[in-house]
Amino acid sequence: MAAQAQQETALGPVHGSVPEESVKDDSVREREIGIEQQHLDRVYRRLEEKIHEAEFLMNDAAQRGQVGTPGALAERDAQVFRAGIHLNRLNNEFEDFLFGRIDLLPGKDGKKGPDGAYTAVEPAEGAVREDETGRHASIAETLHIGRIGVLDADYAPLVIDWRAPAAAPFYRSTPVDPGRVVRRRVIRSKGRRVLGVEDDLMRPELQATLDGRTLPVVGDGALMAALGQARSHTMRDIVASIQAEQDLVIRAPAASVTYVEGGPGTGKTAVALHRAAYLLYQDRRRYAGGILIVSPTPLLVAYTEGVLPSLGEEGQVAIRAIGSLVDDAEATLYDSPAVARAKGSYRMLKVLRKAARGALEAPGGFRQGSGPRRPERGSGRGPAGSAEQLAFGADTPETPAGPPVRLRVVAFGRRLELEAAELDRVKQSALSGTAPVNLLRPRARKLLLDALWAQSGAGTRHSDPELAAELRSSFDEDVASEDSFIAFLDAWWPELTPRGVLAAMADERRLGRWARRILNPGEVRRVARSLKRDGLSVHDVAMLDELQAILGAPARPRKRRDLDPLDQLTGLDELMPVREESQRERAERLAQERTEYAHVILDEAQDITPMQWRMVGRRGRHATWTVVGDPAQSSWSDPDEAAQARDEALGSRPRRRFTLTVNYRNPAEIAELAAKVLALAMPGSESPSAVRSTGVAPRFAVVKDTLAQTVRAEAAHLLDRVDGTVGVVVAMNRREEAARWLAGLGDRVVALGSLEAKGLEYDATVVVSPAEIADESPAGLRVLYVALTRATQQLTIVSGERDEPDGDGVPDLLRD
Ligand SMILES: Nc1ncnc2c1ncn2[C@@H]1O[C@H](COP(=O)(O)OP(=O)(O)OP(=O)(O)O)[C@@H](O)[C@H]1O
Repeated sequence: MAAQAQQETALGPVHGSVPEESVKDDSVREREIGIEQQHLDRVYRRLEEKIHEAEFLMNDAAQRGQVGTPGALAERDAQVFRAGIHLNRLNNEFEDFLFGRIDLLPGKDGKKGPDGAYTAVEPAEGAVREDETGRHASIAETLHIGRIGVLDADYAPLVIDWRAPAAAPFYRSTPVDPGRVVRRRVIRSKGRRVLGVEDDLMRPELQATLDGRTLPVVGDGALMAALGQARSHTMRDIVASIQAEQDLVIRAPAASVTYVEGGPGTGKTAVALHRAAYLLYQDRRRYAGGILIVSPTPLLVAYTEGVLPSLGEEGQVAIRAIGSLVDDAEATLYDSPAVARAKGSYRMLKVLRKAARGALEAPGGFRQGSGPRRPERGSGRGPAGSAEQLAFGADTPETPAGPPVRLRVVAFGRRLELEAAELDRVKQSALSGTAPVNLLRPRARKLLLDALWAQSGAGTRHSDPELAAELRSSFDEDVASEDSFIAFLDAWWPELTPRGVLAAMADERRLGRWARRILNPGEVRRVARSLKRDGLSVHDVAMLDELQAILGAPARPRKRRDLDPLDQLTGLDELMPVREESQRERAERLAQERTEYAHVILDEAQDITPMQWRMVGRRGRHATWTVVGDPAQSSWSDPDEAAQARDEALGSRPRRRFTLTVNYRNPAEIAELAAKVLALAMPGSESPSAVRSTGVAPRFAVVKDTLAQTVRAEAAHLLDRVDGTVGVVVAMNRREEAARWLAGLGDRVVALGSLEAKGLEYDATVVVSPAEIADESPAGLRVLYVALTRATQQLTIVSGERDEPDGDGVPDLLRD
């Protein structure tokens, strides 16, 4: 067996021991594969029967529909629905449909624990017999584990769903705490063919028999087999080799916040994805509200999004990059560290609040949706009405529109006029309300009408309050229906959109006013400049979301239905709702409803800025949470501020904390090198222990002719040495040139910026200039730590002059 595989986890060795002789015996292996093949054949025969049953049900249902009674129709619909789901699942040809087996001693599992697993799984008394030749036992029960459960015609389990309590011992059993499990087997299959088996012996001290024959043990253990496989551009599920400490997290009850920490490669992302599948299985109704998985980058979304479908789950789960959480917005740009710091911190919240109100009062105003951004509804809406009635600044794309400075209307045969000072007073009074700005518009309208009414003097004409009220109401109706008034209101109190306000902030002078004493002048200049670019950054998206909350969805005027004369006659119109939802309102409402989820899983949580915590928090106000991260990999410069934001988002919900301790990704040789940077980045923190070693030390190269040539040659060298992927990690400002350096080397190699490497992994990586990556930002050392921990097999470091390499090419930052 692979000696380096014996790695202790919190719950014991990662996998059990395997006797040397049976590993080598091919005939034993073939026989065991044959046994599993027979079982798989039985499973598929049963699945075929079930598919026929489902098809029969569908046909039967279709015929029922022709009967036509309401009861028959409802029954048909329910039947078609159930049969359709069933067919869908069965027709889904999973690779490794059946992947596990446990052979158990006699005994009974205890009660179901809070995490759905059985407690007290000790063998029955007398299960183990002792004599002078050793300790003996017979296998009493064999369970097969798969992606979904399958029962035979007598309802006996042929395959147990991996998420069912009965499957927990497959994951939880270790040689230190084996429970009833003697042998754990991982079965590798493709389609209907069994390709191989890998066994872990949980009770090596026992001489166990199955049906009177010695229990054979085959292979090097499933975990090593899984870890040794070449990596592709997409993540695989780990359902066949989940380890005990990971299983505890996956099955943790979802009552509150499950907090998972662990170093690079400890399986945090894998565990988070499997947890989503587990939660859906446990309580599908509860999670009908959806599970949201938030990833740091679109690259990580693309890398991981195949895992849930492979586990048979996708419909209810949304995997979104943090830069795509707002509908219609997709971040494509990166901000410099200084700009990111300003945009992501709590300080920006204050600026946005001022900007939202300031955008209305802005002398000179602004055109919503102008500039590079895509205009939204309501944006760029210019004032209507005649120039005589409305006086406001020029409205051309070159010169920003100003708010109107005078309102003129004709009411009760009199010309009424509100001048700039009066308009300003009304606006300030309306803005003193605390509601979101767009929702204050009706209040502003009412205050305008009050001011005009006062000026008209009509209020003094009648002393009878009833007559006065009637007069006032017809005054309001007259004025408010005048085109000039409507156009004035649209221009003077426009419906603000988040993109419009963000575009307004691109004006440095204006931003300077709104950010006075909050951002320093350098920050104002840089933030304004960054907002002028074509496209959005990941931090802009959190700002848009915040603005949406500050501005509020505008109140829509109630639309009266055209009255049906018959309804009027019968009085039916009184009973009917006056207001009909328009298409747009409905779409908006549904979009809003979708932004709240029943469970939120946040991956790489250590990078979430305060503004992003607020954005994600809004999507999980009533949710349970799984928060996954590693402080040592944080690229955010102010962890204390982020912790405060996190606590606000999660509120007072109780938290359960788990720590994953074993690094399944990096061989020990790479993990040791990365640990040197960790010691600099976060002195005193522990790195996870690597589960295996390859005997291949990291390679150090120095620039010979040009950086481009050196990196290209090193990447080509690694492509020759590994079967799978090679990632070349460079400082963010070199991303584009690095892609050019690698042109023509094929699609197994990719160039990526340091911040993009988060969460990803490659068979081999080239890390280009540790010093450049470390100097990029205040969190640069932690970003370098991320870059160094991406390889599953080989790592090459390329040093430039700035890295001050020694005679062996080892850069300053990686020396002892
Ligand atoms: N139990 C396991 N069996 C097989 N492979 C595993 C297991 N646990 C983790 N892995 C593999 O280890 C690698 C690292 O896992 P993952 O990306 O989930 O780690 P992580 O903790 O999220 O890492 P990082 O913090 O660096 O993003 C993946 O290839 C994953 O499939």
